[in-house]
Amino acid sequence: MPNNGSNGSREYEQSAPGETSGGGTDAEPRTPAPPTDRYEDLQKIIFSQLQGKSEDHTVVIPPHRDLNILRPENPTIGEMEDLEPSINASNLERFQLKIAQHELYEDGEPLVDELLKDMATNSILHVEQKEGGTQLKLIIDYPNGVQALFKPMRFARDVQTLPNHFYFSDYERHNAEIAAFHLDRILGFRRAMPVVGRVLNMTTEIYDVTEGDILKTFFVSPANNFCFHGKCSYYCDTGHAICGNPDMLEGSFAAFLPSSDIAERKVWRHPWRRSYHKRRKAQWELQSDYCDTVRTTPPYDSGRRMLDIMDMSIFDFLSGNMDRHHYETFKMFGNETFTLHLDQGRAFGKAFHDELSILAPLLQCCLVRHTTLAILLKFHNGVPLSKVLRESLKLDPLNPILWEPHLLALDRRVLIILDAIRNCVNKAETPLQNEVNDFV
Ligand SMILES: Nc1ncnc2c1ncn2[C@@H]1O[C@H](COP(=O)(O)OP(=O)(O)OP(=O)(O)O)[C@@H](O)[C@H]1O
Ligand SMILES: [Mn+2]
Repeated sequence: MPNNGSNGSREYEQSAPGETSGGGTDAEPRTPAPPTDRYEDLQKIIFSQLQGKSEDHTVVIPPHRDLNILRPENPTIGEMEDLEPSINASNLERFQLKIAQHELYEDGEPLVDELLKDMATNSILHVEQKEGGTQLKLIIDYPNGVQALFKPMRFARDVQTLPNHFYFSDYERHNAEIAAFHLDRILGFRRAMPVVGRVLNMTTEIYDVTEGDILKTFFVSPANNFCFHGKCSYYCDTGHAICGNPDMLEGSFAAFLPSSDIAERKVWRHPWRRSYHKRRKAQWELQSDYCDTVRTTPPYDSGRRMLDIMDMSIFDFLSGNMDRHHYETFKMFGNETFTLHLDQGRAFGKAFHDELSILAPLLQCCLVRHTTLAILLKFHNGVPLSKVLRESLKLDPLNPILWEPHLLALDRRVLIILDAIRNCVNKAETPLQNEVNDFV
């Protein structure tokens, strides 16, 4: 049964102007009331920046100070490496060579849909378990060198994170990967690789095309379903097997990143990483001026990186992803490049709970891109984010992808973010109240 958040629900849509809603408490989703508060104060900042005013705003960074908008240069991996797609190049190869310094793909890039179609329909030639991950993942080989990263379905859409599970012991959800790709695209970030859903025949599309130790982990369950558990450090045993119905299995297929021969990635420790320990706290939870430490340390002291961390915090808060321990960038682009949104498997776990600590970077630094604020305002005052995402997810073969309460949670969370930004703006205008309003 879903946890319906009986301990202290809040009506975020009725929060008073200037008051940050929530505090990590649970909230019941309900059909959002028409927005009575249109955040005209924040809209004013957006409009004045578009007219070239409010240029030195300390909270909302205007487009002409944002390298993601300015993009004095935006070379692609193909250009950097002097590589052209071969004549018979797959859509994936073309896509990979077009990955640019400031985004994975351009707005409206037709290769994305082509790639989703390929991964959802092309024949599967070979399957093997991905080494090194904590939870089971498979590498899928298609014809023409195309590869995808597969995460299996374990539970129905309405099963939420187990109440006694920490974020680090939560199961990964295939539908969270699919939904997060669509959400990232809708928010205009384009920092998540394309992901699509597909139903596999476990016999012909996994068992028959794999080899090695994984084969020894297949079995038929008491309910007569075909199951396997693979080998990994978390949930790879008979008690946590992945089972088909009876041998059909849903999963998410993420387009493969370019190999490290072509585009090496740098792995960064996330400054607001959680402790990954059941009793210990992280530095950012203890130190009130933690953001000052981060924002004066390279690469967070200049360029786009800090703004990307803010975007990631907003993206993760909307989707409820508490598992952002590291993030990656493409080495060839140096520090002035976007942060990849990889590994969203633990998002969309708690539909009735808004985890405010995920917003800690934004709450502690009081910084946001003009373009990100503008898009949040657009959803709040126009077509709600839940509706846009619901429509987008209809394109996936496994639709419905998200349980309805997860969609409704998005509109509630947009409001919480807007309230947080408003608080920041008010604080910046009346600095004496800083101490009183500090959240963490
Ligand atoms: N689309 C992709 N193509 C190729 N490699 C990928 C892709 N997505 C993720 N990876 C790589 O696989 C690694 C593991 O993926 P992911 O983080 O989803 O698994 P995980 O088991 O949750 O790992 P961890 O426990 O370290 O978080 C990532 O750190 C990344 O380097
Ligand atoms: Mn992970």
